[in-house]
Amino acid sequence: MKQAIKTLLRDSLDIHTRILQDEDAVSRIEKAAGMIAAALKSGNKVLIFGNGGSAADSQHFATELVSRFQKEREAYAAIALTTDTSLLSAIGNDYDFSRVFARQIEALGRAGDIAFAISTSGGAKNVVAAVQTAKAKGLKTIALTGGTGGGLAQEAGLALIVPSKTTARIQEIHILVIHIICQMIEDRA
Ligand SMILES: O=C(CO)[C@@H](O)[C@H](O)[C@H](O)[C@H](O)COP(=O)(O)O
Ligand SMILES: [Zn+2]
Repeated sequence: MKQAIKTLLRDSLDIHTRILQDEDAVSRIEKAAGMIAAALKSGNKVLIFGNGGSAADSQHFATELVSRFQKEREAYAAIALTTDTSLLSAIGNDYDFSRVFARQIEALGRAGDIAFAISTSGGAKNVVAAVQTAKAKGLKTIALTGGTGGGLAQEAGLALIVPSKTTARIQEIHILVIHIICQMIEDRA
């Protein structure tokens, strides 16, 4: 049991170390934070979406922008597209589950906003479709993904691909990256 726990801790540590040593990955995190900070400063908003654990990450990230992360500052405009069960069920039922985020981007997205997509596989159809809709509407698109990056990494304007095939390990880096972005944004505030 202890060995299994240590193996999991070591696996997570290894991926953290790989990101730490990857200058391109660090630059991508820096660029994502800069894009979001600039959009918020110009009066634009961040629309955040993903499935399962990534839906939870979307809500977590939106909360830290609207409420606060660690510092007193003005409220930032961010919406998680994962929270309204009436909307999600109606779009899923009347259109298709693959449209649950894209339809909300159609309704809420404006040129200059940021679409922030989270999918550990990069293959979630509803996440990829929302990024395609966002691009068509003139939003800037940022993706957190993993594995091969899938269709999401190909579609997004800026993608960070976590070097792992394990959903849980990828998610652990995603929430760390979200916290780093929050810190970078608040440091500029
Ligand atoms: O949190 C977990 C597993 O750690 C799950 O809920 C996981 O997020 C779900 O299976 C998602 O549907 C996976 O989707 P994706 O990350 O591949 O887009
Ligand atoms: Zn999970």
